[in-house]
Amino acid sequence: MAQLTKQDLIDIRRHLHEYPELAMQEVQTHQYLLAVIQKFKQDYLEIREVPELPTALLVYVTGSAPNRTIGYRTDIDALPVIEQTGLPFASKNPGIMHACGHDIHMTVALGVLNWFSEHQPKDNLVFFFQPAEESQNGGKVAYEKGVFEGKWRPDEFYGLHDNPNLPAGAIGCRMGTLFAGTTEVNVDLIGKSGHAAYPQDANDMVVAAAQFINQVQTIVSRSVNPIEGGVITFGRLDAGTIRNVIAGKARIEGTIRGLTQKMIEHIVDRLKQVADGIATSYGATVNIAFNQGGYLPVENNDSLTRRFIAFAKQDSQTQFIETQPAMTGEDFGYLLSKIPGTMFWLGVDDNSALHSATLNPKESSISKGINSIVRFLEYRQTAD
Ligand SMILES: CC(=O)N[C@@H](CCC[C@H](N)C(=O)O)C(=O)O
Repeated sequence: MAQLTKQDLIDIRRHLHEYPELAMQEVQTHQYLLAVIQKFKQDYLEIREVPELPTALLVYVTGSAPNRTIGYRTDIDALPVIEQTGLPFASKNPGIMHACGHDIHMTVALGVLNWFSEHQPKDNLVFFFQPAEESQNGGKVAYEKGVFEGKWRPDEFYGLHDNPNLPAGAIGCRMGTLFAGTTEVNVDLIGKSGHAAYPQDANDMVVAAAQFINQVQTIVSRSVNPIEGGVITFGRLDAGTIRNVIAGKARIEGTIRGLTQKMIEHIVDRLKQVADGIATSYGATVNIAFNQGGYLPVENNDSLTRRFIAFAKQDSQTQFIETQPAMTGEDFGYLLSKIPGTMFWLGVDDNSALHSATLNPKESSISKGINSIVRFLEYRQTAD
């Protein structure tokens, strides 16, 4: 296959969009990516499957006179969201949607890889098609399983996330922290079920859960420095079976966000205190569990990011926008804690937010993004 055309790229993106898969279940996605890459000119490419992480895929591009190995990562998983875009290429996998734009991410990565399969780079390149960004921290799992050992370890790592608030194809970035660190929180409240008519004989966990959620709302408003900020969102609440049985159990699932580890730890401590208080005042057992996994704050490396931003500002074909830190999370934060690099935004100009059932990124962002990234990687290879 020669250079992919704009239409090829749109066809690829639409196929990926039609068949989204959840974290660690990206079997068809993996097969499709492999089939596309196998059609590229193979002269400089080495494709690597990873038995310990079967839906991951790596591709090594051998440079002509390498000074370094540059990594480029894309995530490949989707979300449990029921698509409501009405698009002709809407998800065919019920209840699953590329509502975070990873279909765009993958297509851009394929476009960049396709370019370098036709135009041998000077430096070596490693492309990492990563499972499980939305949950189960695929980046951390890959690192811990030794995926980046030997020649597969990049000296520096780059990756993007799409951004509906930026113009299609624009590149957004900043020095320092780009994304928050996140920690999942699960709360189990255990009381006593009973007849709706006899509350005095039961211990109602719907009431306790409601009180817990309300009290937690004061953590960010009263215990967090407003200049630093933080987020606690409970996206799931499960309690009871029917209107006339008092619920003896409730389960609350949420996510905590902060731009520093210190802030995340502070919020975790306050949540534990609120949970203890609810346990005491309601005579309930309240078990609270936290899991950060690999979702560390995304810290851009100083010198690499300064160079990246300098390139993007002066490149006549790149529209650069300096952005604020965002409270979205990304397990690329873990990889950047091990390997220096830069995460940046790719604008996809849409009225719907990330994770929304109507997200519809502008497809013109794909070829613009590929062009800027190829130009950056070529520029990077001429520098020290
Ligand atoms: C870009 C994006 O939306 N990432 C996700 C990452 C999820 C992190 C983790 N599972 C959690 O919810 O804490 C996000 O929700 O920001």
